Amino acid sequence: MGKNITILGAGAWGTAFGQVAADAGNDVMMWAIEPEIVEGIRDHHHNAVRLPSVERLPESITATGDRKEAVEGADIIIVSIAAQFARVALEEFKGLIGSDAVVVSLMKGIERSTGKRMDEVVREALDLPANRFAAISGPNLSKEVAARQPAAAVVACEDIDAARMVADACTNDYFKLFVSTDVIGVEMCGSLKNVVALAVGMARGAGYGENTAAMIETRGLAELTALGTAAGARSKTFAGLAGVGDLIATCGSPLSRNYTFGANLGKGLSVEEATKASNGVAEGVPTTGAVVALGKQLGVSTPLADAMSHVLNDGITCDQMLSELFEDTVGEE
Ligand SMILES: NC(=O)C1=CN([C@@H]2O[C@H](COP(=O)(O)OP(=O)(O)OC[C@H]3O[C@@H](n4cnc5c(N)ncnc54)[C@H](OP(=O)(O)O)[C@@H]3O)[C@@H](O)[C@H]2O)C=CC1
Ligand SMILES: O=C(CO)COP(=O)(O)O
Repeated sequence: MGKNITILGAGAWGTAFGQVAADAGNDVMMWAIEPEIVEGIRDHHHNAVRLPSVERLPESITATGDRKEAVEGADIIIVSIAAQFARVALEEFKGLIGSDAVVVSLMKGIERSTGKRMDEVVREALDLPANRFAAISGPNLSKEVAARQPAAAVVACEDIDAARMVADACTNDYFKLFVSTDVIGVEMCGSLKNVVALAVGMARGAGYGENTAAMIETRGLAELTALGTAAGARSKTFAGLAGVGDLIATCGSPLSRNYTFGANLGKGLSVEEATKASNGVAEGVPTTGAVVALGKQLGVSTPLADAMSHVLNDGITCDQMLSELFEDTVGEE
């Protein structure tokens, strides 16, 4: 039997995932702040602001702007809000969420002001135990999933039964969820690959080809694996869908906002101009500084994040960014 699933945040991914959940046989309630988005989804089954490519969302999706109505009776509550605003948005839901509901994050970012992952932010904001929090991450460009192209992701929860419950509820004939207990790994993969995508996009925008892209992706994977394992993640996770899988998708597609943001920088746009041109949140931008700080805290060297932070804060060029990826002396791989 289908479940009651609530999605907080009707952005591109929240809306596409709402369709995934509806196609899996669930009743879906979307919550959004903007009345225009609520009315569009509720009355016309269309999100013209964030996901116009889907002409008509399934009939089993509706929407509200009322927080209590949004989460009342929900078995699963899925959070898909821009990471830097997740804490402040979720604090408004504290006390409204049922005591058995599992809360799932789709977000891929690190909170800049605290350096915390989204599992930490969501659990703190909602006062949620670990067995009721799950993270979903994988190669999931929203427009492709919204077009019902085959895709997969990982759902991680410390309680594997809760992860299985979410996977069972949200798997359908084109979207498959694998389970894991490595919440830290899945969170680190999703957040850190965005920084790598900025760098790859920048190199592509500057005119470089496959070798340069592969070099950045591979060094980026080494960096995010080192940082992730130092934070407590399992290294195996980085070789899976949430790690290598998402790196391939995000670093290889102009559908990625992070890749596109980087490409615009590589073409010569300023950070301000690239921000204006971005079609949705590029989480790698605020996350870059958080990764640099996390590296210092954990004693892990983060040359790629350091170089990208020099791009974002000091305006260094693509060639300078690339040269900063390597030390002056010969290193071991
Ligand atoms: N798009 C994709 O392909 C994928 C995205 N993700 C991740 O999912 C998360 C959401 O991405 P996506 O939906 O694409 O992003 P969008 O930019 O399309 O939407 C961002 C969402 O955050 C909401 N938001 C922003 N500020 C606030 C606030 N102060 N209070 C409440 N809500 C707020 C927006 O609401 P409003 O519309 O009202 O401004 C909107 O719903 C990100 O962390 C992203 O990395 C993960 C996998 C795939
Ligand atoms: O995470 C994504 C694909 O898995 C989407 O990437 P962007 O946020 O860069 O669009």
